[in-house]
Amino acid sequence: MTAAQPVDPTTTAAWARLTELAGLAPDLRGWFAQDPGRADRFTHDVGDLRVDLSKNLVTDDVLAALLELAEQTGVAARRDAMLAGERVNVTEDRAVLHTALRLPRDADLVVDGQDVVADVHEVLGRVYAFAEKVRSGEWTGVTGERIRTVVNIGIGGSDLGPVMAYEALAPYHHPEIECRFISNIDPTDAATTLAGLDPATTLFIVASKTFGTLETLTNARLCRSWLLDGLRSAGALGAAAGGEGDAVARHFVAVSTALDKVADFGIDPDNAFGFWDWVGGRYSLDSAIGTSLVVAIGPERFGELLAGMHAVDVHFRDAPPERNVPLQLGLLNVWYGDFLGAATHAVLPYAQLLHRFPAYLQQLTMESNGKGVRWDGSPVTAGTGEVFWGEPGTNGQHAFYQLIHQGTRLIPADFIAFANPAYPLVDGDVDVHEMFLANFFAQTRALAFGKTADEVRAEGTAEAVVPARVFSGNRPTTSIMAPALTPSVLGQLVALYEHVTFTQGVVWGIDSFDQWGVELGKQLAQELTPAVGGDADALEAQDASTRALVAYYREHRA
Ligand SMILES: O=P(O)(O)OC[C@H]1O[C@](O)(CO)[C@@H](O)[C@@H]1O
Repeated sequence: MTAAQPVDPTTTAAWARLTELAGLAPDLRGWFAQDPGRADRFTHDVGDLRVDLSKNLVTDDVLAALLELAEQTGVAARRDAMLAGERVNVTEDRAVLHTALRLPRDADLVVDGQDVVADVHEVLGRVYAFAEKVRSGEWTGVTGERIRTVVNIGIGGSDLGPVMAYEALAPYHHPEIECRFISNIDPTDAATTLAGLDPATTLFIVASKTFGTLETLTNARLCRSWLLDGLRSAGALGAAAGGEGDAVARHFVAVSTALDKVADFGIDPDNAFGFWDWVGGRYSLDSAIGTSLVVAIGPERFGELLAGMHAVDVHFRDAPPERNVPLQLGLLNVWYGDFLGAATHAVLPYAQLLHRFPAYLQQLTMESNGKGVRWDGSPVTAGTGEVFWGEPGTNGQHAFYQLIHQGTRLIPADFIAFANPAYPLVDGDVDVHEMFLANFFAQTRALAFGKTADEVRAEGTAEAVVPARVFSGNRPTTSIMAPALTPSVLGQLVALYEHVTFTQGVVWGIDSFDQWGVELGKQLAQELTPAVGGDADALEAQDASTRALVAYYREHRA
């Protein structure tokens, strides 16, 4: 079965009710003052995450109408279809089963006669065995030296998830192995990432779902040349019994769904880890795409990450709507985007280790929901896919928070913080992490409750400056806290946002698992390459602006 027709959300009774409710002025000060139970009632736990929704611009009525919207657009039914392996990725005619990647070994999921759980754990076992060999030093390069650097070559979902998680879990890294990541086709990326590395102790993981991505294959070839040139000039190529082929076999592994193309590249199929077309690139951190992370943190910790994700999957599947956190967060995003006019959504981790989390979320959310047609091909009927962005606190406070506090645009923000720091440090007798958290609490409070003109005057401010120092408040935030940034908690955060994204997609009737919007640019880049290289006919076929830009490049290149 594929999928039921999408419901037009704007025709539902819930949509009409929400439109009415959107006309009421928000009043977080008043709502908190009149309702001592508000904070409690709007706070929920999911796994180790404490999620406080109370500083959002919602009343009980709004939340009830949002939950009705979910019901009237069939979110639960589609969630169940996804979890059961139905082909909910309609435009690519595929199942969507990233949740199967974190099912425990004794779970049961058979799709099209295939035991998905057995397949997942078979590959996981191979990835774990490989990672253990690298971690223990049993896996050596051609000169017999242990591997000290693992370079992941991938882009999009084959890069952003692994690099985000590698950075986030720094305290769990193997002390003698560093991971680096090459993604951009700008040759600077390969050049600077490889700088200072010793080919004899470097292992490359070519990570590409399709094994057809221009950037990744180009970078993989650059790295192969770098490896072979380096080994040759160090006189080490002779150490490889089979010459270049043996060197590539010892220094290159691959992760892909296209194992035939991996072999064509010259990578030993024994050193390739597969996954399946039902894993979307941006949902693939927990597949073999996470191999670099498994090497860095070890199988046990990676298992904890998977267990954390699974806990949130179970919550999303089983928690009643009134306590279902991903469902409610997704609906809140629809509320802000479609009813209150928000075009963007900030994600502000108060954890330096999550500095790549907003970038990771950008692909997850925007490649998933940045769509103008629904899964039946008809145009969407509401605004979709807000822009996600963010930086770690407190850096953002000294950069763009001004606009969030006093600008004219509504920017809902998720604040994420942990009770325990990864690196506890004190400044004299001040606990620096406590100072950091005080900023987290202060910001969400300031955004919610603001500062009135009378409060500003009471501080003795000159009347002319009072307006500039007023804070309107009613700037919505969600606070997400956990005891510490462990592998499990990171997994929980990732799964949380995956299901938030899914919820929004279903309300809009979008196929959140295709990404046709990246194709045109790729196609035109291929067509343009000869023109950039000097082919006059190819240049002539371009529009006037593109012709002039290419001409500029050709005139100015050294
Ligand atoms: O893993 P691959 O096949 O190299 O694709 C990389 C990325 O390219 C995209 O297909 C498009 O940007 C992403 O969805 C994907 O994560």
